[in-house]
Amino acid sequence: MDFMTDRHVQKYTEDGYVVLDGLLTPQECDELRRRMEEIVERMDVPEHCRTTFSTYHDEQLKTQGNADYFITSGDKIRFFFEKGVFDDKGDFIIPRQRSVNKVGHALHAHEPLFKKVTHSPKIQGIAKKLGLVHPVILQSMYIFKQPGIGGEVTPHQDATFLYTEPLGRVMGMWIALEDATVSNGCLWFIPGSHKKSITRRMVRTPKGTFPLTDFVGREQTYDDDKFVAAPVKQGGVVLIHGEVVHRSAENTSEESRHAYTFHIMESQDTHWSPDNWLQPTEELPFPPLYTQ
Ligand SMILES: O=C(O)CCC(=O)C(=O)O
Ligand SMILES: [Fe+2]
Repeated sequence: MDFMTDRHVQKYTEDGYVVLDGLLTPQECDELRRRMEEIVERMDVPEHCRTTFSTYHDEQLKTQGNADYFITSGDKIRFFFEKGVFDDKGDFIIPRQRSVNKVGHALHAHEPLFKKVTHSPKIQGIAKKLGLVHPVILQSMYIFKQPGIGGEVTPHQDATFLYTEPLGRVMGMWIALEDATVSNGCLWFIPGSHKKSITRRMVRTPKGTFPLTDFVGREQTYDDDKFVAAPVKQGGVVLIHGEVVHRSAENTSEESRHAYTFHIMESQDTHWSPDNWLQPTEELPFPPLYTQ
């Protein structure tokens, strides 16, 4: 039987998301977690995190450093931190393993274990089941949602950041490497919200100007009680339609909530916006999903 059933497809089509259990075994999840632990152990803390800011000018340099670091991260493995984890000398005030908010955006290209999961037969099977002809991988992230300090992700649609014409070509695959529950910050969705369009886009600003990105339009406000929790067991995957509204709460519990998530796009007859922050590069054109 297919890993993704007709019932799952129906649910995805109706709600804009669906949870599939058992994509990975607990051992496979632990292997990915261990690898990430090594990566974080060996990371060089980026320069802009280590600079202290004492003047307005310093602060501006830091903000600029931050923005540069983000916008050039599409084909690299880079580190993004929770707030308040460095002292004013740029040293960690909490253990480094607890400091990282996420790592992105090209684990799928540079890290063999993550690459293998991304191109695994079950993932390819999901894309085939959904009828995707030439899916490509846009980006990947490891999200930590650290115990006690893991910040919230405010309501958004992924197409705000990954815009295509037409819409409806982007999908996230969010893999729980640990149980994701209502108490440690699982995802929440507004079922059916993918049927409306988007109201906000993140775009690159003209070359040589700052900030490097800006928003066009505004995120709507959503009723809290429209959101439905999507808890997932370790090893399960949540398929996220590019236009479905979702969020996650801060993690005030003692349990971390690690996830590996990546986005794919049906590239056939799709125009990838040159205004998106994320652009394919010479080093890393968007790799096809149906390889390896
Ligand atoms: O992991 C989270 O809390 C948010 C992830 C997300 O928004 C996504 O993968 O599109
Ligand atoms: Fe998202």
